[in-house]
Amino acid sequence: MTATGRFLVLEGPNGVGKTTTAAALADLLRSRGDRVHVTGEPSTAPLGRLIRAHEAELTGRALALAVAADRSHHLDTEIVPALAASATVICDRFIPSSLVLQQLDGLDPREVWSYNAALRPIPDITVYLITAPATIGARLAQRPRRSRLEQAGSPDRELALYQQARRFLDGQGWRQITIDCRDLPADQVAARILAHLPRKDPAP
Ligand SMILES: Nc1ncnc2c1ncn2[C@@H]1O[C@H](COP(=O)(O)OP(=O)(O)O)[C@@H](O)[C@H]1O
Ligand SMILES: Cc1cn([C@H]2C[C@H](O)[C@@H](COP(=O)(O)OP(=O)(O)O)O2)c(=O)[nH]c1=O
Repeated sequence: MTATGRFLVLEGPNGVGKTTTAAALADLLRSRGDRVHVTGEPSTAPLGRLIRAHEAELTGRALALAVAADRSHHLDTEIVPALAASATVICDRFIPSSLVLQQLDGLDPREVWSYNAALRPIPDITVYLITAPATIGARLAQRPRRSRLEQAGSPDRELALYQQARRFLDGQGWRQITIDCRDLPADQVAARILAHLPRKDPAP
């Protein structure tokens, strides 16, 4: 089956605005009559739910492998079918998150990449959201509960690691952009992303 949709990934530190931007972009695309599938990782499949439930005690290499296995299943069972049905898939976190979060968990990013390098398809575009570290810190302080890895990082460190991940994936031929969300409401962030979204392939 030919994939005719577009695969867009949203990345950035916890609290930068990925979930909010995904919803705003989905609204914008739907208002233009596009079919949209919003998803995220870890997935809602059994392995993804297990990862979320056991994030505190599932660590290091075991977590990296579990996340990569969930990602492979997510691609096969959810993302590829949605693309084949001509949807624009908006995915909250993907391989760049692993390069960052698994590094915060003590792994070398080259090892993390080895678990993810064969996964297909790669995104048509990956969008890194950035904003002021103090803004992210203030948002996280409002959250009732923070996961083990949320506590392991800091906004400054995560922002730096995402830019490192971006440089690495630029070298792998990924198409990527960074959007500074400072003083930009979510609907305007969505409009900027839309301006960079590759056009859909014509239906076969
Ligand atoms: N562009 C934006 N402008 C102002 N506030 C935002 C923006 N994007 C997100 N927020 C706010 O920041 C907080 C964290 O956003 P969220 O989408 O949950 O982040 P993430 O999914 O990256 O953890 C929420 O309270 C949300 O309303
Ligand atoms: C996507 C992803 C998640 N995780 C783990 C760490 C997170 O604490 C956990 C849940 O992801 P997270 O994005 O924090 O979930 P939520 O949507 O609930 O905010 O999954 C990784 O370790 N690597 C990854 O690549």
